[in-house]
Amino acid sequence: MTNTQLTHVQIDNYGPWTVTPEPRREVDLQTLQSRLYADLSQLFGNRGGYVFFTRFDNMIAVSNGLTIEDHAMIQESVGNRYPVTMSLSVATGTTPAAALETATEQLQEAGSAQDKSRREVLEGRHIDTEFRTDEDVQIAHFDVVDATGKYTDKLSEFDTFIQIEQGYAALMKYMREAHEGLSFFVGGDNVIAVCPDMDAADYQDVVEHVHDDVGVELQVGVGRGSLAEEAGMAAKHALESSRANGTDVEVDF
Ligand SMILES: Nc1nc2c(ncn2[C@@H]2O[C@H](COP(=O)(O)OP(=O)(O)OP(=O)(O)O)[C@@H](O)[C@H]2O)c(=O)[nH]1
Repeated sequence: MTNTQLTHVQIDNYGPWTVTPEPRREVDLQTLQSRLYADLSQLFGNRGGYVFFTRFDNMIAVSNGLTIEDHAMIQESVGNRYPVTMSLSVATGTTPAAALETATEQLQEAGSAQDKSRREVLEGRHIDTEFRTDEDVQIAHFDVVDATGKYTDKLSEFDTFIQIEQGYAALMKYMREAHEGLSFFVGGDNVIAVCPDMDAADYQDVVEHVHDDVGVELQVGVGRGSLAEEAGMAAKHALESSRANGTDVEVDF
């Protein structure tokens, strides 16, 4: 059974900060956001976690293996080095969507994202070591079949972007609604999904749904592990098998 531990990361009072005392230069905001994402990717990633940038002012981490103390250290490190602070809320659930719902509720109960007095909230609990298993995290790595031949080498970069984003939009919606999985665009033509227990037939159905919906052809590799890093690496190898075998779906368990 999957037991995904997710962390909702939210920059504190960021909206007001971006316009106080007057609107800040957009290039500086873009630099801050991408540096914070890069730092969090290393801070969570060095402990086996994955971070997804979602909206940049809010991010989502798969944090299995990280304790609340690890989170406190990450929060302190960012607070010491950035002009903004961030709140962290950790939760687990029967599905990734359920875990994130709990994490977000904990944060919302602590105060608004634009509340001057709500700073560096650290809520929730991690999974105790004794309860960890190597089936806790299931990750699916989706990729557009021959994106280079069909789009990158044929269309303008913006028209390629539209095709990839439409595939992503259809995928993220269907995964969320039909399976309570959470899908994140990670660059190029790739989407990484954090999933509940799903089997090869479920993934075949997802790939077919996206094709019928928006005409984008996907292939997917799926892996499991006790940490995001292990599940994600197994998923990448499974995706390589799918490329080699010409199949839509390869599941590594
Ligand atoms: N984030 C991330 N991006 C990747 C990964 N693999 C490839 N990409 C990106 O995706 C782009 C397209 O590469 P591929 O998916 O290998 O190319 P393709 O033309 O779709 O060919 P096939 O996948 O073999 O059908 C690359 O230029 C990278 O930007 C990955 O594992 N992670």
